[in-house]
Amino acid sequence: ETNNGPSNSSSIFSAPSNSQSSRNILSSDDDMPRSLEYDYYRESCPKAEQIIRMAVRNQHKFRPNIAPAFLRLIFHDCFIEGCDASVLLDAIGGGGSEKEVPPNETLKGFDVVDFIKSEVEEACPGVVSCADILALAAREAVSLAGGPYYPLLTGRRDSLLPFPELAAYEIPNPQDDLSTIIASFASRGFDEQEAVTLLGAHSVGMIHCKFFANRLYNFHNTEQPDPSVDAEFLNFMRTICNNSNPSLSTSPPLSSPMPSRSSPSSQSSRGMMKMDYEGPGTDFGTLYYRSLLRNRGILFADQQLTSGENTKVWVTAYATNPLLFRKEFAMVMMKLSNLSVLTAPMGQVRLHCAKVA
Ligand code: HEM
Ligand SMILES: [Ca+2]
Repeated sequence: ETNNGPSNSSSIFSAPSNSQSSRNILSSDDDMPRSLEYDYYRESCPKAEQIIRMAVRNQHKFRPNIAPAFLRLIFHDCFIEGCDASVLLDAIGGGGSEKEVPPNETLKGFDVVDFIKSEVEEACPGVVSCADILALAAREAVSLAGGPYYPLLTGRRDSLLPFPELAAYEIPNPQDDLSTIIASFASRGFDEQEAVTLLGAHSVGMIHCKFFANRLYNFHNTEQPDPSVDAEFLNFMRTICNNSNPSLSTSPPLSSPMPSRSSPSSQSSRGMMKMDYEGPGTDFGTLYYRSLLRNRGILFADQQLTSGENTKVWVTAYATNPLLFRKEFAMVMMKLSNLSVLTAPMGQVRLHCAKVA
């Protein structure tokens, strides 16, 4: 089934796929890594994309939080040695896994990936890579979360090992400042606009208070909150995270709960805050950028996007132009999904996503 995506367009299909830019189509060398292809499994597993799509949609009915979980998973996979499903691997031998390093401790959705993989294995054993499953599932997740649908090439292969040290140091940190964020994205080929666009993923999902608790009371040992936080919003975040901050001697004031549309208690569960704390917007992404313009970003890193001239231009553009954001988000997700992919004869197709074959 190929009629689900936007129509063909050469610009859409020319998304870069770093590892094979030097491929020579006249070469007879079979060791030359292949390119990703449109509908790579059309002969080997024609139902693969449909199985993945239906599995994600079915799971989403009773676990809507798998949409943000998959969106975050593909980011954490592709940022570390490319989109090779390295993030899914259990520890091998004495080495660790990416899953267990601090930036990845709260990743979710591994069980659902395993479930999807088992359904695909039933249809076509040993054919469809975990890296493709992750990319296709994330695309479905974006669409289920109200975001755009984008075409994807397939034919990714899975890594032979996890990269826990890289994951520990190279996944962006919520306390990073703008120049650190820009440098991290630039080293993977994303410019400032694309970094701003990708952060729009923070329109959906949940954030544990521990990732922004330092902004609430004692920012950088000043014994003051982060001065860049809107005062009313500061109260709101404190209220939500109060229960999870036992070190407090006095409770923060509960006056002016905000936003008025919902009570703080409905916004938190076990020390977490909803990223769409103002309720789901009608336009995917717009509320995230609007809240940044009002100094209501949840993470320090989020709010940093308004501190640079270039990045602020894009925050403002996306806050006011939902269609522009949809288009740019689709493009940047395609680029993210193609980052340093492994293709045959490199890598392998795992039989279980957590174990090398
Ligand atoms: C500077 C870059 C980034 C930083 C510092 C960052 C940090 C974080 C943190 C701390 C959380 C909360 C995790 C938790 O509480 O369990 C989070 C959640 C999330 N992040 Fe990011 N992130 C960044 C970029 C991205 C990008 C580029 C994407 C995807 C394209 C993304 C997608 C998500 C999603 C969807 C969630 C919600 C996950 C869920 O609810 O399960 N993030 N991020
Ligand atoms: Ca990876």
